[in-house]
Amino acid sequence: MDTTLKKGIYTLNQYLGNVLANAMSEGHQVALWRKPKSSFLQVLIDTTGNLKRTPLQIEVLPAGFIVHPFVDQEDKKAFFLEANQYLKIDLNYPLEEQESLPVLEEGIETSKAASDTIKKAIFENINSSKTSTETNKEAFLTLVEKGLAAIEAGHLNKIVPARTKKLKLNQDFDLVKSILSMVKSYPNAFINFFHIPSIGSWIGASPEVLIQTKGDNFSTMALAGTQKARGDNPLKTVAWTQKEIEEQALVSRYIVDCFKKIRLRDYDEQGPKTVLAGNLLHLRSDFRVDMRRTNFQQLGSVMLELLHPTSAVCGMPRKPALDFLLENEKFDRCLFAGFIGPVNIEEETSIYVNLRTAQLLDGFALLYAGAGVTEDSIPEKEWEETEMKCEIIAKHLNLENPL
Ligand SMILES: C=C(O[C@H]1C=CC=C(C(=O)O)[C@@H]1O)C(=O)O
Repeated sequence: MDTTLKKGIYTLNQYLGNVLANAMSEGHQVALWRKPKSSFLQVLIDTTGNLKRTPLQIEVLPAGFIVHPFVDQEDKKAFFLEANQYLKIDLNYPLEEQESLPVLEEGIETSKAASDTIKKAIFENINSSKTSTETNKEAFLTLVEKGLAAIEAGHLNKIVPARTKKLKLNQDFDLVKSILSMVKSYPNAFINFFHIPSIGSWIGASPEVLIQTKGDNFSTMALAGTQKARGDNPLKTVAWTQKEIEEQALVSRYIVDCFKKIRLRDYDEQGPKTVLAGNLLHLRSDFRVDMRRTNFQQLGSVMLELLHPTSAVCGMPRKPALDFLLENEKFDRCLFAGFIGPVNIEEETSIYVNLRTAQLLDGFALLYAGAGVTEDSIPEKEWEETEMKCEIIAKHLNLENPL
């Protein structure tokens, strides 16, 4: 046996692999994340064996991780993983210097063995030929055309059609390697992986906060407009078209309308400014509210209910846009464009829109991506945009046929 293992010194890949393999082989629910600009990798394990569903009153929930599909359930509840076990790794320091980390003494496996155990737990009970299909280009272009026709007819201002892309994983696919590679490549994203045995396993790098609360501070954002980052200083040299500016303004207006609905006038709006997400650029406005000053202590829950699904993933006006998607999109979005994130962990809640994400199936990854369509959209360009969005995750997945 390797002597470093005896001393409890492992590589990050091996440590994390063993933590996940132990939990997942026991049938536990797991969530792992790294917040934007943070050096901490956080992991929670729900050991109760119960699939819990919770109303969206996030302020009263125990520490945990929330997972909500794109489509509201009849009872409006979300899945909830309780933080029965929780650990936090500072990626800036070697593991052996982090005293609060549990030491894995017994039966530590090599990274390869842990990876195989993780894959077994993910692939078990999934039959991807039944659960998933890929959207072909023709079908997506037709959907965009239909959306444009609905906009032209005055039924909608904006619609966000989505598609799937199915890719075969290489036999050597290693979940932890993929996560760590995304952590390194996307410092501004919410890197996440979660595994709920009866629901599925998802991996992603979301650029979009839905709601965040920390102390008395509430924040949300309007993110839209996409183009490839080009050149040495893409943030400085970028130019946005009228189509993209309007597309993002609609998302901002939607947030302001939500504030108006609850008569909240005292908020701070910054932007829009250009931000980098992977190798894509977006336009983003940030909104902040002091919940104490405005006497809105439950603003997190209230806005969660009002915002989802935002016009960044659904369209405007919300109801007809949602109806359009439910009728015309020929696949189930499932958890894509729903929301996910840690709740009441270290007195913070950070819930993100589940974008730039893939569902892990038996030997396959099913990627999901959408694109905001307004009256000036060109269908072919929207397809290319979804390809770029899929690439963000795909290039970290160790595919049988690399992109
Ligand atoms: C729907 C997605 O992105 C949204 C967020 C930012 C920019 C978007 C856009 O430019 O279309 C989308 O509204 C996706 O990544 O699948």
